[in-house]
Amino acid sequence: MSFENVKRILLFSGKRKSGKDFITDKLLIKLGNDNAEIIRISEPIKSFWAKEKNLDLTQLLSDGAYKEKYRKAMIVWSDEMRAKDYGIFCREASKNISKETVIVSDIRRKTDIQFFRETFGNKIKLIRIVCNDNIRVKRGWTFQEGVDDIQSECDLDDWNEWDLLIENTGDRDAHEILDEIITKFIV
Ligand SMILES: Nc1ncnc2c1ncn2[C@@H]1O[C@H](COP(=O)(O)OP(=O)(O)OP(=O)(O)O)[C@@H](O)[C@H]1O
Repeated sequence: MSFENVKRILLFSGKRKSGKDFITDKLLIKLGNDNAEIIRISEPIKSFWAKEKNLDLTQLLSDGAYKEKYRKAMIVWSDEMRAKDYGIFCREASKNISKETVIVSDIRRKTDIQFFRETFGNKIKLIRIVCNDNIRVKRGWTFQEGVDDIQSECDLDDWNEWDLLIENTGDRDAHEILDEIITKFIV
């Protein structure tokens, strides 16, 4: 696979309900499907899991109770797979990328960054979405043992080499946030 057309890969990270999907979905709309695409590292995990357990993939991919029900089990299983090959899901998720701007909406681990850096070098840009816990609770987050206190949620908490930090508390207009991303990385 050749990735010649790909000019930049925007890697988004953030705690649960910080707004990763909210921001990246809007960014894709603004950039347009001809110029950009979203990939999710969780997608190949969910596809495999849905097939293996005979579950509805669409519900697993959407935001809601179904996803939450299987989240813990998927984390445990995917960690076992990653222990053998840290890039397994990143590689699968990115194998068909072709647009100028690729948006990865869910990086969670230092090894995710390692994979993209080793594969795409300085095309990668690292973006962390931050949001306080009160707002996350208002968006439906509740602390869950075995989900919020483990590597998949915390591994990037001490990462400090972000190219851009975004406060997404809801006080800021989403267009302002998108403009900041576009000005910094795209125009
Ligand atoms: N700036 C914002 N203004 C209004 N609503 C927002 C904003 N950011 C996020 N939300 C809402 O908060 C909820 C959680 O956001 P989102 O699903 O994007 O979080 P996430 O980081 O992708 O979470 P998860 O890791 O659980 O998938 C959604 O209902 C979303 O619409």
